[in-house]
Amino acid sequence: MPSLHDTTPAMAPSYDTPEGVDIRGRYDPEFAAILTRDALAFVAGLQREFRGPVRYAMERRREAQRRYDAGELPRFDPSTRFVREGDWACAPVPPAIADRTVEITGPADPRKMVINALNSGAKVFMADFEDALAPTWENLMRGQVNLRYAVAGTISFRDAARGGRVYKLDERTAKLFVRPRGWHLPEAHVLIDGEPAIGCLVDFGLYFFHSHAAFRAGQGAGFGPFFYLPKMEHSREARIWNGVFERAERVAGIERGSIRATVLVETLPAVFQMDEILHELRDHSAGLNCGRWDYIFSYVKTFRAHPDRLLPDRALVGMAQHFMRSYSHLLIRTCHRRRVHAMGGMAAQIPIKDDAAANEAALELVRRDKLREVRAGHDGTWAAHPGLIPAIREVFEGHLGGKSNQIDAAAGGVAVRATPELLARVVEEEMARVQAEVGAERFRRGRYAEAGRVFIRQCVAPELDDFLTLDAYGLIVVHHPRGTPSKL
Ligand SMILES: CC(=O)SCCNC(=O)CCNC(=O)[C@H](O)C(C)(C)COP(=O)(O)OP(=O)(O)OC[C@H]1O[C@@H](n2cnc3c(N)ncnc32)[C@H](O)[C@@H]1OP(=O)(O)O
Ligand SMILES: O=CC(=O)O
Ligand SMILES: [Mg+2]
Repeated sequence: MPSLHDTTPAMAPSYDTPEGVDIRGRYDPEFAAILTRDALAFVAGLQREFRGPVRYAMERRREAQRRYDAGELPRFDPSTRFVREGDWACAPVPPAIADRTVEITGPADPRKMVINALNSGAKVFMADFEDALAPTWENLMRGQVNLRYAVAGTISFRDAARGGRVYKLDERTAKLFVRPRGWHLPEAHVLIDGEPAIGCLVDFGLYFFHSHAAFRAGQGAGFGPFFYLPKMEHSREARIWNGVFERAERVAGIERGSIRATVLVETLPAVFQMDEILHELRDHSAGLNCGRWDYIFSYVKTFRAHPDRLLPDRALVGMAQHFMRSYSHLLIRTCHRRRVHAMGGMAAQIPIKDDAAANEAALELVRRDKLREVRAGHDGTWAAHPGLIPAIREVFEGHLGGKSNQIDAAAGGVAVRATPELLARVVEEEMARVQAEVGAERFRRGRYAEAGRVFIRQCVAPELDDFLTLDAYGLIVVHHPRGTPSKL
């Protein structure tokens, strides 16, 4: 206790940090409840184990870009063909997130928006530390505080600007997914061994440390927490995330495969790595998402030295364009083959206040965009604003007819794998049907069986013949040596 005459200046409060960790951000008692010594030690452990692989992955990104600048195009990696062609599936979808038809996105702060998003009627809320949040110290730390209260179910907010209206959680809320920053962003306010921490490990680590137990006991029904992973360019980056998840599960003493994550396929190089990304995360996967806006940006950036790849004005680059449609169809096919959700992306429109006609026009664009997505096979999609949720739900629920998703649908060639054996069986069945229809005699004279064999041969030939008739011609040639008259 300082005496009345003590002239020593009072010590400013500061964070209690473990060895090698230094916090440079403003002190706040609420933040201190997040930045505990144990939580920081957990984050430091992640940083120390994964900083080498992350540095290497970032260098490989730069090296790939140098190759694209020299004229190379992104492509499927021949060395991972066995992954693309192999028959494997991701771990079964946790029941708590089987239905993801509408997901709302928004920043992890302000608190009012977090509560509104959780109460919005969406199936999932993706709380964002990435695209939707400027990564200032205050935003990030308030976001962490909000999420902790949200998972605990105690989050509330009194809005003075709204006459003291109190916001708190409804009985039923959206399931929480958290999107940490991309691998590229440092966190300059947290130094570990003298260097800035990797931003996403801070976001992931603090949230996981404080909320995994409450999340699994509540929202996740035995699974979780759930994440969205942004801006990856290669499956080696997914491998790092998988390592992060395994370490977190080990440290927390929870089952391997509890944590689940949806990867945003939002860079051009990642489009050629979808199977590989899912394979790396197969015990922790919750599917893929078409992050269309970053994807367009990545296309422009990847092809910056390719004048023949210049895109037109942004407004003209929509999901109906051929290259965008191909990207979403490949994502859907890949996800369903691996038994996980194929999530759609963000329509740019939000409700327009005070102009009913413009508002209806915007809503109509959203409806059309979402109808295209659900017809193509997407299992769910994003809304940026609560006002869009009823219209999007109507489109998705109307199309799904009571099912939670389309993972089991034949859409995208998912349930059936085309093989030469399957083809032979189908042709045999068809031949039996034709024979029953035309009768045995006509079947023999019509040479249907030979036609079936030609058809199969043409279908499975490594190289397509120029013309079907070249192959079939040999079957109709009848030689009459030295012009003997025909007996026919
Ligand atoms: C490329 C990508 O990554 S897309 C994903 C990242 N981007 C996003 O997630 C954008 C999310 N959306 C938003 O941030 C907001 O909707 C904005 C900024 C576009 C518009 O927000 P506002 O100007 O507040 O909209 P508006 O005034 O119409 O809000 C009406 C109410 O809806 C709430 N609201 C609006 N958007 C959201 C949201 N995404 N989540 C939760 N609540 C929301 C507001 O809090 C407000 O609540 P109140 O009536 O209780 O005060
Ligand atoms: O994160 C989403 C996107 O479209 O970018
Ligand atoms: Mg994005």
